Amino acid sequence: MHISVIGSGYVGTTIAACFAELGHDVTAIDIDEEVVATLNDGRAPIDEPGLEDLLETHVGDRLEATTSYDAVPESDVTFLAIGTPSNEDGSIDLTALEAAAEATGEALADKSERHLVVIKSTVTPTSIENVLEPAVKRGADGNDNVEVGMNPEFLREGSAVSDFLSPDKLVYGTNSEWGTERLHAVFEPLLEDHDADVVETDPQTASMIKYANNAFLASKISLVNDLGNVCKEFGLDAYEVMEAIGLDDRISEQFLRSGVGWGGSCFPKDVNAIIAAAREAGYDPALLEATVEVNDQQPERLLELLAEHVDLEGARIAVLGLSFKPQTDDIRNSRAIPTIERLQDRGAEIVAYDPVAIEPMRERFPELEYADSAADALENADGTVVVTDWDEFATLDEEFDTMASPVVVDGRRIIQPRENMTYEGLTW
Ligand SMILES: NC(=O)C1=CN([C@@H]2O[C@H](COP(=O)(O)OP(=O)(O)OC[C@H]3O[C@@H](n4cnc5c(N)ncnc54)[C@H](O)[C@@H]3O)[C@@H](O)[C@H]2O)C=CC1
Ligand SMILES: O=C(O)[C@H]1O[C@H](OP(=O)(O)OP(=O)(O)OC[C@H]2O[C@@H](n3ccc(=O)[nH]c3=O)[C@H](O)[C@@H]2O)[C@H](O)[C@@H](O)[C@@H]1O
Repeated sequence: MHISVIGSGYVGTTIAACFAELGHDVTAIDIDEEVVATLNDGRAPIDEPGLEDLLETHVGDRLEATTSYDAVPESDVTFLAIGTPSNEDGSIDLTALEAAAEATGEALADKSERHLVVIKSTVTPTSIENVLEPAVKRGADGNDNVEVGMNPEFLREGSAVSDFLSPDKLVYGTNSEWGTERLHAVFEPLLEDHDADVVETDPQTASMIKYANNAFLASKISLVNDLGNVCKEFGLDAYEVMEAIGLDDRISEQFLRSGVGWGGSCFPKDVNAIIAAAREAGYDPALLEATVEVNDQQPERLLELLAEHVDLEGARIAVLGLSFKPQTDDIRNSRAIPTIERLQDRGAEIVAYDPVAIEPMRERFPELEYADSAADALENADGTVVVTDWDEFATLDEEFDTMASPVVVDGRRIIQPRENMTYEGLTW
């Protein structure tokens, strides 16, 4: 098959490279000339394990990138993987996706065969019917051969390629049998080698499945954090408790790590977007609101623990870990951001370190001091907070001896406590 993929960000680049790996011919389309040039060079515009290898293999052969939509009508199916950020009130901002949907429609105005346009972006349940399908149709000047479907994506940053190539499930949201068959044809090569459940449904339900998935996972972590805070009050270890409850198949052992909370480009915006959509529809989702509230309070709890041991005004505090999770340089909604802001409010002098995310954080906080290593950050610090569970922090040991006062508040259960260290776990 020939597949066109509109948008070459985290999702678009990953799926374009993976579709080529599955044997399809792929045209990746992006408005950003630099992104297109990078891709055509066989390089990845984002940092993802395994992605560059796929691009090196397939660019110039089964995969090419361009800024032009000309390949859209020549392809058999088009995936839209454009960002859906938040408006100020938390609701979904469809501006960029709507523009891309309309441009895709325009490219298909004269197509005489049926063509499936698949929304890969995360969108609220009414977005397709009310905004995106009309945009495609408007662009296509009412061409009835163009149909819109939904195929939500569940990959995680840091393991995007392997997640995409070995999914638990595939969700096909279409309005016709033909649309479902089209999606089957796209994913058939994947399903030949990999056993995944396939859910066939309508586009609106497919959209809701994506939000329910993310809201459930974010709520699971917030519940674990809430219970973890209770454990801490009783002097108990939340990790021991969660390990035990994770033995129950109904709960499962995954996503039970308590600490400073969830960040990233998706959980925060998606939970807020579905809350805003529900409110607009007339329902206040109380539990989802609490999910956000618990998450928002964790950085503050981290600093309260630190303040029990260090007078923060004028103290030198090392912040270890800046990315929203390990294996990525992505700092979007990283818990390091509220942690740094609250340390600044309390008058602390901050020295920050991350193995890969210093440059993006320097853009956000140019005034901070950044260290070249965790060891440098710890030297002469009056205390440290750990925000990201990078493996290298687990091996820190004698480095803590160089601190002016060895107070460690661990937000991710990654540090090995040692003698002469004042160690506090956030939920243990
Ligand atoms: N990042 C992730 O791990 C996941 C993201 N998603 C969803 O996928 C969607 C895309 O997210 P990301 O890939 O992270 O976004 P991104 O912001 O990394 O990439 C979007 C790309 O679209 C391009 N673009 C914007 N307007 C365009 C247009 N009119 N024509 C062509 N290209 C255009 C931009 O230049 C950019 O390269 C979002 O809805 C997100 O919620 C879903 C699952 C995982
Ligand atoms: O829609 C999306 O974009 C994606 O959002 C998440 O993926 P991602 O944000 O890349 O990363 P996760 O591994 O889910 O971690 C999210 C946040 O939760 C935190 N987390 C995760 C697990 C846990 O047990 N505890 C915990 O605090 C992580 O530190 C991180 O800040 C989902 O896991 C993906 O399925 C989804 O496709």
